[in-house]
Amino acid sequence: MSRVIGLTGGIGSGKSSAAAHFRALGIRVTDADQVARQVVQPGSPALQAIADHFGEALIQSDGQLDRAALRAIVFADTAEKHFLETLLHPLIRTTIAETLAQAHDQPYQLLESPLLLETDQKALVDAVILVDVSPDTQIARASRRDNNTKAQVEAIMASQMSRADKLALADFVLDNEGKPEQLKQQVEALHLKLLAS
Ligand SMILES: Nc1ncnc2c1ncn2[C@@H]1O[C@H](COP(=O)(O)OP(=O)(O)OP(=O)(O)O)[C@@H](O)[C@H]1O
Repeated sequence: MSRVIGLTGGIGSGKSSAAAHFRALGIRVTDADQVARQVVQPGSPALQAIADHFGEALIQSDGQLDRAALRAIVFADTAEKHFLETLLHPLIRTTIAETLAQAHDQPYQLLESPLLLETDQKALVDAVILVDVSPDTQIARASRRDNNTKAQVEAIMASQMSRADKLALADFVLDNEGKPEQLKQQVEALHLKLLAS
């Protein structure tokens, strides 16, 4: 299996933007958010378990999970959040591990995950890249992108690991406080460093 480098950062930090630059360099990226959606797709055992516990109302008429409604429930209730995490995290981790194991011919591959350091996904990576921005920038960019209120973004930030703790765990830091072009240049430089190491 190709070496796995984790790519993480808080909400609105620029993970997806950094991942797109790595993809453009030919690097394979597994997106943990995409896996998290995949494990609750219509007809999946996990979606049925969610419906059994939280009620069938969480399944939309098109068979998809009403993610916004579920998010609202678990944000307001720690016990429900724990139930959901106990159900989904092992499943997400196993599915990610299976996907990563398929890459053999890459100099390295990336696992992009907002909760890399907060979950057992960290055991899947050999090193960690952190996309780092100030909390003010996170709030500005995340609220502009999703029409979130400042309070909604702050609530999500409060549920994620602090900036200082993440910086302490990172092997490589991409500073995304500046212009998009500066992030691209840092990715290209880090790519060369990773190829050489
Ligand atoms: N350097 C930058 N300057 C200005 N805007 C930026 C910059 N980098 C990213 N953005 C914008 O900020 C928003 C968040 O970036 P992105 O989606 O890459 O972050 P993310 O870490 O993947 O976020 P999330 O975890 O919330 O999905 C996007 O709208 C993106 O276009």
